[in-house]
Parts: sequence; C-alpha cells; structure tokens
Amino acid sequence: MTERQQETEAPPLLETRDLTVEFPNPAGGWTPVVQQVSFTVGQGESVALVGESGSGKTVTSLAVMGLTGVMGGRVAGGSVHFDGRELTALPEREWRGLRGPGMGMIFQQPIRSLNPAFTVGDQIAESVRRHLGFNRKAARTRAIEMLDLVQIPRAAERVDDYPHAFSGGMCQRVMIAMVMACNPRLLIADEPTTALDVTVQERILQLLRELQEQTGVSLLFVSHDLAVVAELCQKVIVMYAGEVAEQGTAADIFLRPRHPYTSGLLAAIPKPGLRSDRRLEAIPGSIPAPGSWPAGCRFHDRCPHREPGRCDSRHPDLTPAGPANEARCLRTSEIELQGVTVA
Ligand SMILES: Nc1ncnc2c1ncn2[C@@H]1O[C@H](COP(=O)(O)OP(=O)(O)OP(=O)(O)O)[C@@H](O)[C@H]1O
Repeated sequence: MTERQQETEAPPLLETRDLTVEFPNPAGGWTPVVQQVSFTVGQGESVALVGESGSGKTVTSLAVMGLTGVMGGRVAGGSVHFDGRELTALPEREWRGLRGPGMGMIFQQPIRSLNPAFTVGDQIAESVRRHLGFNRKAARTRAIEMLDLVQIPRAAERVDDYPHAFSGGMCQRVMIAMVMACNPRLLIADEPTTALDVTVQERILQLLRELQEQTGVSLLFVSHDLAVVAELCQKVIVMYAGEVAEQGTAADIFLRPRHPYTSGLLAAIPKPGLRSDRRLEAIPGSIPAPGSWPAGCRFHDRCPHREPGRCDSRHPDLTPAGPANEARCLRTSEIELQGVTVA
C-alpha cells in the first residue's frame, strides 16, 4: 500500500454524523438550529465551514467542543467522534481532559477571550499548568516559546504584558499561542480574522498555515468569507439554514459549485485572488430563521434556478454531485453553475 493510500484510509480525526442541535423556543418546546450535519476532518487536514450569518456554523463547532449545554441548547441527535471516541454523551469531567490537549478553539474577538487582569504569559502558563501539569517555571518557559512561535517580537519581554498592550492582530496571536501551547490535535478557528484589517488578516492566515505545517494540527476553520477559505482549506462544507448544502474539495467547490447557494456565495464576494467573469451580486433575500425554514429546499425562495412545484415541495437529500462533491439540490445535474478561479 502506498503512503498516499494509507493517508486516505486513515480514520478521520473528527467525524460528525447526523448532528442535530436544538435550542428552547418561547412556546416551551425545542427548535432545531442545526440538523443532521455530517462531515469529517482528517489528521492534519484543514476544513472550512462556510455560510452566511445564522447558517449554523458556530453552533456546529461549539457542539464539537461539547459546549452546546453552556449556550442553553442540547444535542438532540447524531454523533461526534473524535479520535475514535464518541463525545456527545461524554461526562463534563472527561471533557476537561479533552479540551486543551485534544482540541482548542479561537474566536473572532480575541480580546474578549483574554482576561484583562492577568498578563498574557500568566494566561498561557495557566493553560499548560492545568492541562499538561507543567510546573510554574516550565510553564513560563513554554509561554515564551509559544509567543515566539506565533511570531510576537521580543517574546521574553512581552510575556509580562497585559492584553490591553496588544493590538487586535497581536491579541489573536496570543490566543493562538494559548490554544497551541497544549499541543491540540484539532484547532477550531471561528471567524478568527473577521474583526481584523485586511493586512493583519493575511498575516494571521499565514501564521495558521505555518503552524499547521510545523505541528500537523488539524484545522476546522469557520468563516463566511470564501476568499479567505480558498487560501487555507482543502475541504469546504457549505451550510445553509442549519444543514449542509454542499461539501467537497475546495478545488472542486470553487471551480465548479454544484449548489446554487455556493455559486451565489462565490459571486457575492469581492476579493483579489479570486477571479470571476460575473458581476458582483449579493444573494437576494435573507437566510430563514430556525423554526421558519420553508418546505422543500430551504434555499428555494432565494434560488434563481428553482422549479416551482418541485423545489418548494421536496426536501432534497445530500447526494453525490461531481467527482468529489455532495450537494443538496434537486436540480444539480440539470443546471450549469459558474465558479471562480483561485489565482
Ligand atoms: N444560544 C442560542 N439560543 C437560541 N438560538 C441560538 C443560540 N445560539 C445560536 N442560535 C441560533 O442558531 C442559528 C445558528 O447560529 P450560528 O451562530 O451557529 O450561525 P453562524 O452561521 O455561526 O452565524 P454567525 O457567523 O453570525 O455566527 C441562528 O439562527 C441563531 O440565532
């Protein structure tokens, strides 16, 4: 067996199967906000979870981290396997050993995730002391090493600075240092560059790429921005109204999307680096709220390719479409959708 075959056949690090998450509704019941979401993240792979605001990306990634309950929701169905273990019924005390050395998460507003009352060094050190049992001195050394790894200049001095002394981009580096200090196998990054200037954004993406090369960490990258995803991810999962609309290799999704929603997202994003012959156009309408998902295809009322009487009555399954994609569209084999070229 070749090395490549072995790689392909290795079990994924993360696998969600039919994951369904619900939140309480004002009527006293539960409303699904994420429904039957299945995807995998392989060892060392970088996978993007994309879609407009409200599509269910954050809820999905927080469910992977076992944080649904903290938000007041519940996993109502499906499974999450991480490194061979099923996590949805894992007791909280076992989660504590898994978050940190198993998986870590960074967010859009790093400054909010850091405690303003402690130096960044103390916060990184605390994380490795708690999760890896380092003593005080070793933890401080690790904190400096990590600040150095995320390319914060003069790491040995800056380790004693408080978060307010760092810019937004530098705070995000500190957060990455804190999470990576425990050597996680999976890094979940939820819109980590959205709040940053374009040039800073570029540098953070570059850093994530380098960290992946150096450490082999797997990446689940949550973003509404397909252009950013194009630079970083091998696989793309497109979410719409709480479910997967399309998933496949990034190359295939960008060049030849199989779901009109993906094609719409590609057309709506102006970025150098992505070339399209089409005029920029936003997808008309807005994403329906959980509990108000329309019958049939959930995207049908915004879709330029909808067929009345069909798309508004039958809910499509996710079915193979193209060499490496799956799409949830009844008309996928009948329509020609335009993609973009990644420069
Ligand atoms: N704690 C909560 N209680 C009730 N509903 C929630 C809660 N958190 C999220 N939701 C709902 O779940 C749906 C999906 O939200 P989610 O944050 O996952 O979307 P998203 O795609 O990550 O969007 P964004 O990019 O804006 O974060 C939304 O309709 C949201 O209102």
